[in-house]
Amino acid sequence: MSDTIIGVTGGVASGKSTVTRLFEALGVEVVDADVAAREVVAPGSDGLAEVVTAFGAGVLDGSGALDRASMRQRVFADEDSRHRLEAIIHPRVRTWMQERCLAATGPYAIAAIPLLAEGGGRATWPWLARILVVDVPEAVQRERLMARDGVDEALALRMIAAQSDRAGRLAIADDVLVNDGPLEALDAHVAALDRRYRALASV
Ligand SMILES: CC(C)(COP(=O)(O)OP(=O)(O)OC[C@H]1O[C@@H](n2cnc3c(N)ncnc32)[C@H](O)[C@@H]1O)[C@@H](O)C(=O)NCCC(=O)NCCS
Ligand SMILES: Nc1ncnc2c1ncn2[C@@H]1O[C@H](COP(=O)(O)OP(=O)(O)OP(=O)(O)O)[C@@H](O)[C@H]1O
Repeated sequence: MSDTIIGVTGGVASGKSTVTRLFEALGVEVVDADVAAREVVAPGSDGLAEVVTAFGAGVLDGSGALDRASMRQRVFADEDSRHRLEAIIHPRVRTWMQERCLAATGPYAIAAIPLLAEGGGRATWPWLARILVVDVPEAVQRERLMARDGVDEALALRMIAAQSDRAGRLAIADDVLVNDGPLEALDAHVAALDRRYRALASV
């Protein structure tokens, strides 16, 4: 493992990927739990087989892959379905993330974990050196989610409500990046954090 792994989290559409892309541009390796969550239910995986056992073959699209748009509608309308899907996906995501972070190179690496606060925080991810929270007001999340993904307001609100609130995320933060300003402001924030993390990794 890169000795120093920084966990990055934030609510849906808060700007996590935008932020982690800027770290990548500075040469930092990023390991992403959203990618993990796709890989562990890829066609042919035992994860997908378990999802089909739990939910039925109706969750597959014409090509035999998980129909993500319809699953999204389903799990954010029904908490029990969401918890059943999480019980299949989350343990696999944790294993995948730890393996990839172990293999990461560079002075430090970033583990992008959207549901870090919901999933037990530092206790579940004890190998994180620091936790960086990308923080925005819920109204900004809602607007960005609707604009980026074309979801309607009702689904956007349900997705936000399915996650920890701002206070819950801030409670696990070592560092906070407030992302309610212009995109151009992010470069300087990320560069400052990168300097701190490089210094932390070198001691
Ligand atoms: C429901 C699914 C199929 C929808 O897929 P889709 O491609 O539309 O979304 P994607 O996976 O890119 O997730 C986008 C964002 O939605 C939010 N989100 C996803 N799953 C959850 C959840 N179970 N609870 C709360 N928020 C969630 C996160 O902010 C995530 O970053 C998918 O999100 C999923 O498999 N969710 C369960 C696994 C999970 O918890 N993934 C989150 C990262 S570990
Ligand atoms: N400071 C900003 N100003 C304006 N738009 C922004 C800003 N930061 C991010 N965005 C936009 O908001 C949307 C959400 O950002 P991004 O995809 O990085 O969020 P995310 O937290 O990774 O999302 P998810 O939780 O769905 O993975 C994108 O369309 C992005 O371009």
